[in-house]
Amino acid sequence: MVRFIKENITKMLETKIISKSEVLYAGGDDGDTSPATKVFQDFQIKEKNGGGGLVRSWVDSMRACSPTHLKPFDNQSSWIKEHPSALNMFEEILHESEGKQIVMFLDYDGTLSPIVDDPDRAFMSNNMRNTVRKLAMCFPTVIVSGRSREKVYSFVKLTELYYAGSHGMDIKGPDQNSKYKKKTQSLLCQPATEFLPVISEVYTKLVEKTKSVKGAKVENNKFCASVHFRCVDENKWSDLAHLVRSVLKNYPKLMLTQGRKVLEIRPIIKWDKGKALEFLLESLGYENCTNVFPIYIGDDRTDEDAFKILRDKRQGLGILVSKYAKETNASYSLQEPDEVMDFLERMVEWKKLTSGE
Ligand SMILES: O=P(O)(O)OC[C@H]1O[C@H](O[C@H]2O[C@H](CO)[C@@H](O)[C@H](O)[C@H]2O)[C@H](O)[C@@H](O)[C@@H]1O
Repeated sequence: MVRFIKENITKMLETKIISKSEVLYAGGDDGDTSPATKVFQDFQIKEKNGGGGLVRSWVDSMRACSPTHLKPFDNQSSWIKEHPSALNMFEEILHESEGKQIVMFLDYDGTLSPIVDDPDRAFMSNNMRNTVRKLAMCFPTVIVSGRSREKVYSFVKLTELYYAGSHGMDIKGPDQNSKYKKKTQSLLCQPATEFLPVISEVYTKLVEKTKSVKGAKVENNKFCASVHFRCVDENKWSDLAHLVRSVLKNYPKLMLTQGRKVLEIRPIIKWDKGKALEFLLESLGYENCTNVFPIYIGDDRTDEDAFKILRDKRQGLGILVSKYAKETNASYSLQEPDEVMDFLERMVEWKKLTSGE
């Protein structure tokens, strides 16, 4: 079992699907000396010390990414020069995409809808929905989310889109109305079905274990689960992280990544939003194509996998939604969902003008 996990982590590190800092938890030891050993030694040391170090590193990492610890950039800072506003650079972006088929990839939370305290009430505005509807008439459009596909669909409510839920582990094409719909079946890919029972089990245990922590919320995202820290007093974050660890230490086939005030429990498989992007481009018939231009817009650490693929392939571009300077593989930035909407509207207007509609 432990060898299986190490091999998977090793593969993920080698193929740069994950970086060392992204692997926050895994269990066990069998004396293996694979490239993942160092990561495991860190885990073991932290685990042997009662997991205190492990929990501290999760909490520190989450704290470091929270707005109270990040500084908004000013327009002169080097960060904004390196990741200029996609609105200010609109003409340059169009120039880069000239003669190529644009494919749009949109994260949901923090990109199409503002971040709110209650994850069940992260609604998208009607204006944003109309914009995304128009966008999908102009370009193949995919929603990529950490949420379950069903849940994100219940917020977006547009049948003409592709949806990649559970961080890309559940991909489905449009049912109707899309000129980009492939003739093949609409359910495209579910690479983690064998993990459904274990995710369901761990979700139930996490709900039970964390119910004593005021404000904690566990969300079942079908192929993964989220433990929300947003409404928990910051002084209690360590307690909550300890509870999460106490459940997860019994599940060595699961790993933990981090989002915005959330810990995400996922299967250890070679799959993420970047892989989903590659898979979708292939499904749309753009495999090995030089004339495709994917634009991926997202706000979260999990979106970095997709930004990195685009950067490494020198194909299309990534746009980070953030008011704060953050380490990112995205090329451009937008500050908030309202700016995302402006950017998407401009894409639609430009497409209408150039196609003479
Ligand atoms: O990939 P995404 O669509 O960005 O999903 C990532 C997580 O988003 C949601 O959590 C985040 O948004 C919540 C609502 O605004 C907020 O309360 C929470 O603090 C954020 O982390 C979603 O609830 C998670 O399940 C997703 O994994």
